[in-house]
Amino acid sequence: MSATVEFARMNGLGNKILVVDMRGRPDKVTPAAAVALNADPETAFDQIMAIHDPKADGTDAFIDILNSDGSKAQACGNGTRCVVQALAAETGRKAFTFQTVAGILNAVEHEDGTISVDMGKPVFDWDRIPLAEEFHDTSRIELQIGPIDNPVLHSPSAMSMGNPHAIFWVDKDVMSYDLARFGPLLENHPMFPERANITLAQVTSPTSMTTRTWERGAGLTLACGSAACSAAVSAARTGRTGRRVMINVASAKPPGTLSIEWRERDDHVIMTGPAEWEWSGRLDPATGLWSGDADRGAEAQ
Ligand SMILES: N[C@H](CCC[C@H](N)C(=O)O)C(=O)O
Repeated sequence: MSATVEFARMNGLGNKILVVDMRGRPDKVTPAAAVALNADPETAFDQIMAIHDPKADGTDAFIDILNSDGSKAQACGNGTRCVVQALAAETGRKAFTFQTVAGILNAVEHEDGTISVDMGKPVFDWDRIPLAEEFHDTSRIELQIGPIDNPVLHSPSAMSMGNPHAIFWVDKDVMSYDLARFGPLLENHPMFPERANITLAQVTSPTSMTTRTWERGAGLTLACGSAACSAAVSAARTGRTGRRVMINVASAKPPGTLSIEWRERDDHVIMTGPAEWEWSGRLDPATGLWSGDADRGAEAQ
């Protein structure tokens, strides 16, 4: 077994993704390799999407997801679109079924190059999000930050999109909040026993909103797909929007949108958006030592 495997540096609306090809081998990308890759500015990432051989009939691959701090994530919308683009380029196929620890995901690449991922059903039960306290209604939970009589952020909607999310509704520009300061406090708040992804959402019309996310295990990122799904579902659930929403991801580079539909007929959340290949190389999944392909210079920034 070779020590190194192929990887591609990609992004989904600026969410930095390393797609690592682990097919045909039994080992995994280690947390130590993830931390080492993230420490190098050239390979710094938000999530690693490691493609493994399928474990279940009817699936094309098992995907292991790591955050940049080496922890595991159950879902990653932007990364899943990157995996679809990589496998579509390799095989010429357009539709894929993946397995993750959170379940089965179907995804398809469209003619225009955008990719739709069926992210499955949202989960609202307090103990499955999970929250530390029982809430009958998780669409508005008791949690606030800032002065007790004048909180900066309060009463988020909580849910799981495979991974835990809290959505704080704000009236002002999402970029005007000091999310770098509040993010870590909220991610690690005792309310969230498995930590949480923290999103600020400003509803701009019954069909649109702007979001910005502090990601569990990755910090401030340029975009987060599962958070966009969670913001859309939570907005519809609380009557702020309908079930089809365009999400303007405030920090995306270049600026971009994700279209989210919370499908009435089966409760599934469908996320559609772009993915972009940047450059490729090889890495050692045990240590994170890597090298770029010879033609990398032209592509890398
Ligand atoms: N960037 C991802 C989310 C990563 C989730 C991760 N931060 C966690 O739940 O631990 C996305 O596009 O959905």
